[in-house]
Amino acid sequence: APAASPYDYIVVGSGPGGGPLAANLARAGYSTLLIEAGGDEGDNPTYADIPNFNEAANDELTRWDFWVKHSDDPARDLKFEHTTWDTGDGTFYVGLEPPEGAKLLGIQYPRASVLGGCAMHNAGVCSLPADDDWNIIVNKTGDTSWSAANMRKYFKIIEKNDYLPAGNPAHGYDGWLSTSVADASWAKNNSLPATKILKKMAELTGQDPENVANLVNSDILGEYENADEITSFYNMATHASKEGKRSSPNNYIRATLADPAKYPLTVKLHTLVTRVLFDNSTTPRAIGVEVMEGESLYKADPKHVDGTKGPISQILANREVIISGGTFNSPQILKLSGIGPAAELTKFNIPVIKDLPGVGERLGDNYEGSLLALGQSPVESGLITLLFRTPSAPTKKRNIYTWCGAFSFEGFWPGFPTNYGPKQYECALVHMAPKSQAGSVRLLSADPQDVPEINFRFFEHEGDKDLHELVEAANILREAWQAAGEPVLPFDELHPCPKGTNCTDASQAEYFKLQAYSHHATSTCAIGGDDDPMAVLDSKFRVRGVQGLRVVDASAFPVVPGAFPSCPTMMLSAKASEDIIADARKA
Ligand SMILES: Cc1cc2nc3c(=O)[nH]c(=O)nc-3n(C[C@H](O)[C@H](O)[C@H](O)COP(=O)(O)OP(=O)(O)OC[C@H]3O[C@@H](n4cnc5c(N)ncnc54)[C@H](O)[C@@H]3O)c2cc1C
Repeated sequence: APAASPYDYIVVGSGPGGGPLAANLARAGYSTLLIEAGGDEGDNPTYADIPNFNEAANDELTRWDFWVKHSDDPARDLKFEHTTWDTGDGTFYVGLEPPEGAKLLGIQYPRASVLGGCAMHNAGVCSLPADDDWNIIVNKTGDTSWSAANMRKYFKIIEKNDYLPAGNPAHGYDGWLSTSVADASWAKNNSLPATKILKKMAELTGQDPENVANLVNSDILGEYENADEITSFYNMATHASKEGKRSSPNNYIRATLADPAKYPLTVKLHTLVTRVLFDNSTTPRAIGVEVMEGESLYKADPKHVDGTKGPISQILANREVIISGGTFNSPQILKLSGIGPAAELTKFNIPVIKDLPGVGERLGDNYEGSLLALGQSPVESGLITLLFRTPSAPTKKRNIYTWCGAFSFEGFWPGFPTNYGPKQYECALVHMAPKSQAGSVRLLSADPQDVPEINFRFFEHEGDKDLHELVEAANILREAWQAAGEPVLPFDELHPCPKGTNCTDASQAEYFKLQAYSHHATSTCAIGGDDDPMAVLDSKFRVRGVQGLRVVDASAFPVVPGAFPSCPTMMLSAKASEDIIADARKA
């Protein structure tokens, strides 16, 4: 038997899944090693101050560039306006007419490799899944602890509410995750063009136009009966303090490290986990991980230098290994360790520990697009946040999360976003509950420094329906914009109906089909029922067919959780902490 390790648990990856989990295990008294490929930028204002989120997501210091596909059709993908090319002289070309000799990279999908994961470079938008997105796990697995009503408990455990008076029963006030909302008092000013737009939006979505000043303050993180069916304005919440300081797993990990006498947490930065190690039990047990130490070892890192390697070693765990590398890396790590579709592993001479066909499949993401225009003069306002249902949505549930304001956000490419100047106005659209989850993360080699192939296969199943819902949303919002009045009107639209073109529902659907983007990927190591051959995890996050191994991050969701996954993943992490600690105490 291997010598006892100093660590009970090894957690791989410090994002919303792994970061809080490692801290919780240590706080429960278990010696825990948290391994993170990136460094710690917790004190760096680019990351610590939430208004800098675009700089953070562009920053080479932490950026992992995944160059993804949106479909199996290269010709279709080449019509994506922000397709990125390597010019060979150290610069990128972004667009549809690359210079001679440029090498196609693909569609940029940024991730943050840093202590705190993507919660350190994201916009911090905090929203909760549809109740159904939790309840579906109960339906699939029979585990009632996943019910939406029970999951509220985990939100309350993590939340440190910074915007409502104490005592609101839907909220927590003693957790580690600050939540705050913006000042929405601008909506009381009836003469603002934005307020006129807001009132028209209310009228078009069945809300009271005379009550908008109150409606914009509705609590988006509140608890409501039939929440999934409510169309309403809300005040957008962020995981940040009211002073604008980012709140993320980074803070919680650092607070845990600050008391080493009490909490046995060790954090190993700049360390890439290359695979999980197993013993040779009949049902193989995860006993530790193999790591390669050094900075910028992964080839998604723009600072990676060809051929760079680091020393390799093995680290053992007495109890369990937990993989939290995120939706792209967790399935890659499992596959490199011999857990995944047998044919894919065999192709790269990886010995099969467990044939699990679902690993890396069912990749899902919300479809995002935007209605973007230039007014004749700036639209002064705060943000309008609206969750609504478009007329052809298949159920009574709301399907669109939109936020409108004087900004531009058109997806990701090196150097995003474009600043169109003070007259820019946008409604950003997140289409929730995509009907298709046909994407995949598949190995291109057995080299752990290589990046896997990521293909979202957008709109693969029932895509026309989702596209139609996006068009309906754009049409409703555009109609509301016409209420802006002087001196803003007319809006010169940039997309999906560029000024001067023949705009139809079909032309808009085509626009969204080619130009939709995403950044909420989930479900590549999904929880599922015993009868589901594509299930990777059971309801307690345990990897099926082996022992001592779990996956805890956004890849575990069987369906994309609501509009934004960061807060849902932190709730999932709180639940996993409780489940793992309960198992340890039983043992
Ligand atoms: C630009 C951008 C903006 C976003 N904005 C929002 C938003 O406003 N609101 C929202 O809710 N969501 C947002 N998201 C999505 C959200 O941040 C992610 O869904 C969430 O962070 C997922 O958490 P995770 O723990 O699954 O993975 P991640 O956050 O990706 O964390 C994984 C961690 O594991 C590490 N890791 C991976 N592989 C290895 C390895 N082999 N060895 C060691 N370490 C490894 C990585 O370095 C990383 O730190 C955004 C995402 C992006 C990219």
